[in-house]
Amino acid sequence: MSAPLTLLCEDVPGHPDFVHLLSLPELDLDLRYATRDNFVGRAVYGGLDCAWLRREAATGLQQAAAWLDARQPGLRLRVLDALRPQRVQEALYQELAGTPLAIYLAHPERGSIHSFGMAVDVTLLDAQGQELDMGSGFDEMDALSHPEFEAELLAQGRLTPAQLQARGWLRAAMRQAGFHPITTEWWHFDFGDRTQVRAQLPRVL
Ligand SMILES: C[C@@H](N)C(=O)N[C@H](C)C(=O)O
Ligand SMILES: [Zn+2]
Repeated sequence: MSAPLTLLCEDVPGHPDFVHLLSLPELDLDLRYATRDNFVGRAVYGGLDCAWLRREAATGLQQAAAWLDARQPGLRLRVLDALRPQRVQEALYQELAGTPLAIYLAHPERGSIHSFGMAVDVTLLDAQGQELDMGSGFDEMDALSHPEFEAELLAQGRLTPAQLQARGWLRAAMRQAGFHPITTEWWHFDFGDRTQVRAQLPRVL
């Protein structure tokens, strides 16, 4: 029997394929779309609990945290977004639709990997709990945030070696745990094969 193609966000709690991120003490959580501290300027989860990931992605995040702790003690992962139900992706997309900034969001028809509980937005905290300087902020929709331009931005003096080193630690930790970065956002990582995720896993509505 094939897996159901959709799942209501309200049915995620207690679902065996999902893990609540508060059950993983090695992670710091600051889900920005649950607050007004995001590019929309208002809370967009609408009261939904979005601190969930599919079990395989959650295990990957734990592996990334352990890898980091072994190499850079004191550095921690801060999760900025995890499961993002389809209705939230649609609300975010509406904010940018028809503008050049729409490239920074997956089109809701195609679906964000976040909506399958298989993507995370993450940054790093230092031993004092301060976010590392990554050269641009979360959801700063600008060339400065694009990993694809980092070498050029460094040569131009628009990113510093320390900022690139911080991004490098984040990317190395996530990659070795099975996450894949994207070219336009240093903070975004998809777990596993995106094509398979879209074809085989239920989208959370
Ligand atoms: C908007 C940004 N935080 C994000 O997650 N973008 C990716 C590409 C997405 O929409 O899946
Ligand atoms: Zn993301």
